[in-house]
Amino acid sequence: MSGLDDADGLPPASLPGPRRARLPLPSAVVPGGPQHDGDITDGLEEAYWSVYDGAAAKATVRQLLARLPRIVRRIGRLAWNTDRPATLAVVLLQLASAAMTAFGLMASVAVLRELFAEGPTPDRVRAAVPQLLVVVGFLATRALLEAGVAVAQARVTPKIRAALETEFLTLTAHVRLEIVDDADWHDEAYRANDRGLFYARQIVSQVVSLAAALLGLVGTAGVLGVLHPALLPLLLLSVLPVGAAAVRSARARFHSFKRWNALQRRVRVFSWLLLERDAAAELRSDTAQGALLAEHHRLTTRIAEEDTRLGVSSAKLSLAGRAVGGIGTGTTYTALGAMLIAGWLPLAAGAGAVLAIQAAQTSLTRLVDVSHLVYEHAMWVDDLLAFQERCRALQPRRSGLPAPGTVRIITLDDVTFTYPGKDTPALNGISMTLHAGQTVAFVGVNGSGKSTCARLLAGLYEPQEGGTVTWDGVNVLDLDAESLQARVGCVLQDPVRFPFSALANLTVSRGTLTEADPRRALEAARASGAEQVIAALPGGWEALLSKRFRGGHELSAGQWAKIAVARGLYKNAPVLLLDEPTASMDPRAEHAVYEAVLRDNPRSDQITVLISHRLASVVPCDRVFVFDGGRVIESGTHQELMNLGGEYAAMFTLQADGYRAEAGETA
Ligand SMILES: Nc1ncnc2c1ncn2[C@@H]1O[C@H](COP(=O)(O)OP(=O)(O)OP(=O)(O)O)[C@@H](O)[C@H]1O
Repeated sequence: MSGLDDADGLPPASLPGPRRARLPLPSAVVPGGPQHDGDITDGLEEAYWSVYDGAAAKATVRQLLARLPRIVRRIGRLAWNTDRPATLAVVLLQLASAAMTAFGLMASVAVLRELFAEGPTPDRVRAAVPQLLVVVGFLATRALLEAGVAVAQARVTPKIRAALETEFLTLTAHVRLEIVDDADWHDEAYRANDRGLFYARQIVSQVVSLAAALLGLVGTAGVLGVLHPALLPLLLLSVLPVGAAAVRSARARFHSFKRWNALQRRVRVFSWLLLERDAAAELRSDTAQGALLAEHHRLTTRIAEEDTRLGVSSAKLSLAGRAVGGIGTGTTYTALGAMLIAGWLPLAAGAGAVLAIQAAQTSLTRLVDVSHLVYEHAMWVDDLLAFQERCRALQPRRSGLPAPGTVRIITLDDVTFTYPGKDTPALNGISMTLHAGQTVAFVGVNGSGKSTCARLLAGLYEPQEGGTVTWDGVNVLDLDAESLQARVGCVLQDPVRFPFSALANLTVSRGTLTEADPRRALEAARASGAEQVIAALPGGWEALLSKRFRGGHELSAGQWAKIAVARGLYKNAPVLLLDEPTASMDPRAEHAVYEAVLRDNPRSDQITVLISHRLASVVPCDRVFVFDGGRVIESGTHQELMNLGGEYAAMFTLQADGYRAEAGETA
């Protein structure tokens, strides 16, 4: 398919006119990327993978707190739907573990009470031993419970990721083809795949950590409340400065990470170009390695500087945080001392309160850190889930009516089709009738709509604006879309080079990689010329057609084209579309394919559509449709069109003259 739209009806023999837009001379300094003194992350800011980076740093604490419950519910629901027992285990074990922490603290207070009691020291220590054993018991139980949480979490997390990935691929692999052509959809799909699925894996454990930190905080608050209600405001006094310092430091880290991440991604572009097999030949022939390495070096130097800057700033922040936290702790302990002096609470309870306040500060710092992570990562997961929801609305028709196994007549009536984002239609009022047993050809200049029309015939696109395609009188919109696609064998331009065995490269057209019809496979390989290609491979049918795998083989473009034709023939469908199948084949191979497909095996039950720029190959076709600007401007047999003396005759004569002139020169 051509990306150029030159459907403005130039006479075939004329040269293209001068371009209207004049291109100015470029500058002598090549802007290969962000410049040395500019912000190196600029060019990447709007890229799909960075839209939510740094979101947690930008959100206010109130926004953060408002969204967290919704996130926890959503992730909880995902986990619940994936593995109920494991999810239940995580919740119950986590709650029990938090209770153990609180009981442990209470038991520690009891130990202190014994130690601070009246009497000789050995007696007090002896009296404290049973309580000490209780503390050990609580701590050991908590360790066991936390191990249980980790095990249950290890069960549920991979399942969530696998379920989301399967769902994502099932939905995206089936959305209608014209949606896939939409660049915005493509960006969203990549973003969801790259980021959403990645963070979906991490977020479960982060939500569990969040819950653990929150429960820890609640537990210690409960212990303090039991010791003395006046200790609760004291807890606030102690944890608020620590919380504020933690929020600041978490935000600074997110800002820096966004920058660092952008640099890393940019450097990866260069590593990829230096490593990638597809770029290797051109890189060497352009002798461009040095230039790319220089850019790589420039970026890695910037990353090293950014790393150092990050390290220094996080050290400063942590010092500032500790200073603020220290002031809070100092104030708390002063107030605690005053309470002890005033006799509000016994010494043991005061010591217990110190332990509880320290535990609460640790839980709070963790809570702040994890909630920032969860907030940001949940945005990616939400993005993935929203994308999946959108894909659900973009699935093909799944009507109950399957397409028939054979077709006598296909009719296109006033068919129009415009690609998403385009203003001009690619097809504009096409009407034609195709009969079983016929071979028809679509010809015309680049961008005239031939491939689009073929894709419409294949059920890959749907007609728009009231146009209809009917199979034996049944509107294709009443047929199940995938069953219709299964009835059309397609050899498209730029066929996919499946990295499978030679045999699987054929069977895939019937929707299987594991089951083959051996006789049909051999017939298809013979008719397409792929027989010699496959026979010459060590391993024959089983040879792996990809250099990416050990023992794999690479084929030339023409050899791949033969495999693609074989794949189309193997499908053995009532409609066969060949979209420039022989463009990269040598002349003999091309001749052999046309002989086999058009002359040797005419099938009375098949409609064959051939798209070709080599007009000699369309001569034997029963009917030729000439496209221009999305319309059919002429149609008839080769002879009728030659007699007409129109566009087809001009194109044909131009090609034939070219050959004759060559032949004359060499004679
Ligand atoms: N996926 C797409 N998205 C947007 N526009 C497209 C897409 N494919 C084709 N077009 C546009 O639709 C018009 C018809 O393209 P089409 O590929 O059908 O032409 P064609 O006759 O097969 O061309 P060629 O001979 O170069 O293969 C062109 O203007 C082209 O730019």
